[in-house]
Amino acid sequence: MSSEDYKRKMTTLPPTPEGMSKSKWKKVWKKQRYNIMKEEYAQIRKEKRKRARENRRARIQEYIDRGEEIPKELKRQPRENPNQKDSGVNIVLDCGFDDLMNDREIVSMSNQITRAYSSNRRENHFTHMKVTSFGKRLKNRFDEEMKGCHYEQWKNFEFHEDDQLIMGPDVDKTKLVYLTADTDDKLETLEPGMTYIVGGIVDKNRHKALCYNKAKEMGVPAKRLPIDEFINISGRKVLTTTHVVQLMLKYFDNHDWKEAFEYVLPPRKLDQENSQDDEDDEDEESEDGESEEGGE
Ligand SMILES: C[S@@+](CC[C@H](N)C(=O)[O-])C[C@H]1O[C@@H](n2cnc3c(N)ncnc32)[C@H](O)[C@@H]1O
Repeated sequence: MSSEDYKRKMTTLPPTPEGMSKSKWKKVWKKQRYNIMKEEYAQIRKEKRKRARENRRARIQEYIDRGEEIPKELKRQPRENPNQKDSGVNIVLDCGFDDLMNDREIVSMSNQITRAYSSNRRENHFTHMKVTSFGKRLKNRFDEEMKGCHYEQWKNFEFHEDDQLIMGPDVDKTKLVYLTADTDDKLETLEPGMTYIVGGIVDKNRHKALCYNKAKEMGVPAKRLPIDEFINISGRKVLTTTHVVQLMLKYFDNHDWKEAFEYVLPPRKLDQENSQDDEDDEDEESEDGESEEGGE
């Protein structure tokens, strides 16, 4: 079968089984199709990573052949930074939104968690990271499809199935801040001893002000990153969970948000003309194979 025929076959809804409504069948078929194509996507991602690796090696070789220094962006940071300092800050990735994500978004979220872990090992400062409400499909993905990453042993990274760390009766709410793009209240600094909560959700902002409302219900302050103040970013200012974590980690270097934004956000995001919603890139990011970082 040609790839065109295959594509057509996979996008054409087969006849509705007897006794099932068309809308129900559409949902069932979508799920079946996802499972069928999952392996193919994995193969495509693998090839994409291989091409990217080869491309990078070829570019490095060109610099070596010319006797020039290899540019910073082509150099790979070591996976672990032996000189890391403790920032004294806790970051909670609140993953209590499993039901609000589709399967693809769950994959993206799991990849974002592995990237957060990698960054927390690589940067000059580490934080104490905790994933709360880690259950359902997200946990299942780590337990089944990402078995090899041994997440239970990650350093400075804990997984909690419940939300007692942020919702429990003994929690000191004065030490919590919920980060959200949906407030005018600006986060000025990151203070040791504080816990900053980041929503662990990929939703293309379908669920407006979700974390802002959760913060209000919890009775903890909601704050936004100081994006406008430092970066000429247009459009919505909703960033991915990983970018928010990486920005915080980079901030500790010189307590300089501008520097952190310029280091972490891709140039296209900083370009006023071409800026897009950060979340538009999430699928792309999740397919970049960065999840392999977690497989250590
Ligand atoms: C993809 S966003 C989730 C968007 C979701 N619709 C919501 O209502 O929060 C992932 C998380 O990153 C954090 N975040 C994203 N952009 C932010 C910003 N500009 N300032 C502070 N936190 C932000 C929030 O914690 C957010 O829950």
